[in-house]
Amino acid sequence: MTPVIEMLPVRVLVGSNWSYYVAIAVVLLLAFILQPSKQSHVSAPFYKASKTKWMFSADTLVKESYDKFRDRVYQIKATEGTRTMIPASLIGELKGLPEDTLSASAAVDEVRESNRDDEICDTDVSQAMLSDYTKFCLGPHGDTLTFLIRSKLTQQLSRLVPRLKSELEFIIVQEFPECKDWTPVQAQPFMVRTIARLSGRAFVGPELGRTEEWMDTTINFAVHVFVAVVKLQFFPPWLRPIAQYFVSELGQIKRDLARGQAMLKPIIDERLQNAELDPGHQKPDDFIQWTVDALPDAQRNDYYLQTQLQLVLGAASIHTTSNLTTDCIFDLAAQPEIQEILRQEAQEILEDGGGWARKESMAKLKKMDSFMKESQRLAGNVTSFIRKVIKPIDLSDGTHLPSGTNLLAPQYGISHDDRYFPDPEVFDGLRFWKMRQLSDETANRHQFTSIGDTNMNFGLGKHACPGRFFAGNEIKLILAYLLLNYDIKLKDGETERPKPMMFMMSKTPNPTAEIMFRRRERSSSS
Ligand code: HEM
Repeated sequence: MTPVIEMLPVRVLVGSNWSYYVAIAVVLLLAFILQPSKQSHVSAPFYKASKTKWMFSADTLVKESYDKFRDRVYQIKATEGTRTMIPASLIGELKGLPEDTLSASAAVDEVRESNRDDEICDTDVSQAMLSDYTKFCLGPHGDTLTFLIRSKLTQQLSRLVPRLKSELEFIIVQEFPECKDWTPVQAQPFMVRTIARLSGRAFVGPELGRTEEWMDTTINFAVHVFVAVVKLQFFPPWLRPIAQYFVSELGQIKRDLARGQAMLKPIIDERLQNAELDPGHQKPDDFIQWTVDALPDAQRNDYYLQTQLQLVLGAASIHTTSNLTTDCIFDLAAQPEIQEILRQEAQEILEDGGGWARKESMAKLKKMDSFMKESQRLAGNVTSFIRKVIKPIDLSDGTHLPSGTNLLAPQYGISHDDRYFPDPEVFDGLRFWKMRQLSDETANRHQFTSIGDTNMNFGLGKHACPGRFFAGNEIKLILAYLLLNYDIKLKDGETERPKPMMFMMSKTPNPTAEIMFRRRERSSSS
């Protein structure tokens, strides 16, 4: 799972919620000051920096420290405790280790220490989310979720494309300005709603997915969980049973689950009834149905469990994907020359070749694929590979990692390392496309969805993001559609893309930044 703080939706931090932002900052600072400094047992040097730097400019901190140590293991005193940074050259030794040696959860211990009378919330996702309190818990069904994303969702991407396109057209007609002339649009809020809608189409179908209540619940469940975790994280585990009563988001989470269940129950009942009346009927093709079919008989009418699955799915997918889509829009606006190249590619593959309905079309958008990966390289995660050592590990450079060590990969430093990415500060939208031309091996290695020791924006190993193929398709579809139908540029007088906002390890596109759109005369498809 992406670290809680990295997925903290930016609307919590900015805009009309300034007071909230300040309140959180005060809580964090207090907790921070009160927190006893923990002794690390890793024999690696520390990079000395103030904790406020970690809080407000973690990207610079990670880059500066990475530039100093590069291929060496080093440590940082972060707000959440000491973090041991593993360079790309040593990640390979860790990525295949089993869960009982290296856990994908960053908060295993805290959860185990808390009062629990059951063990079913022992999955990676739930542990990192303090699920005893937040109910962000799938128990053994965390694997069901990953399995359904990998098998059903990913394997049926081509079938989904026409449906997602019609959903996109629907939201554009409803919510995007006409743009007869250049019109400013706040890209980030629009993308959150667009991705929620597109995901809703695949996850619950158009009837429920289009309702404001479902969109509101799926978008805000993530916000409530993440803010609750951030607040709870700064109390020691023994104080959380009391602290929970001061975290209002925990009540909102309960209400989200109740609302979600009320919306899903009649649909699940109808599906079960139809299956009983006519076992051979044509089943709907969405995540609700895939889940009902995948669950054992006894759990098919477990409405609460299925609501949890849907809300966790939304939490993992909506803000991550909409952030990257917004970053791509910002980069397109700042680079008019690449717009024409990508537009031409989209025109040839999707319009001239009738490709919107073709199975392989999205994979053929190779220049677009490269552009998205370049956007993610520069605007993506500050850190990655959040893991906790369960059994001691010895690395080949002699570093001993005792149990309890919290690891991170300094992704922001790696992304700017000229050994891996020549001229790393330059945005080259065709960088990965050019690398893919070199050989069959590089053609595979540098796709948007490829992961590796120098590209961990989707994580690495067993827990790497299973939703990246779906996300890639959604983003390509949106960018291609917008390029075919609109010209895009920065506002007059602006020369650079809007800067991201940093808060701890969270790097998010500025939600108030406006980008100019003007409808193009052409296009028969739109
Ligand atoms: C651009 C969009 C996305 C980004 C950047 C992203 C990033 C990540 C990252 C960094 C992880 C942690 C991997 C690790 O620790 O090794 C992760 C895990 C996960 N992601 Fe995504 N994600 C995105 C979209 C999605 C979507 C669309 C879905 C669902 C359809 C999804 C579902 C999940 C799930 C279920 C996990 C947990 C996997 C596990 O623990 O085994 N993600 N994601």
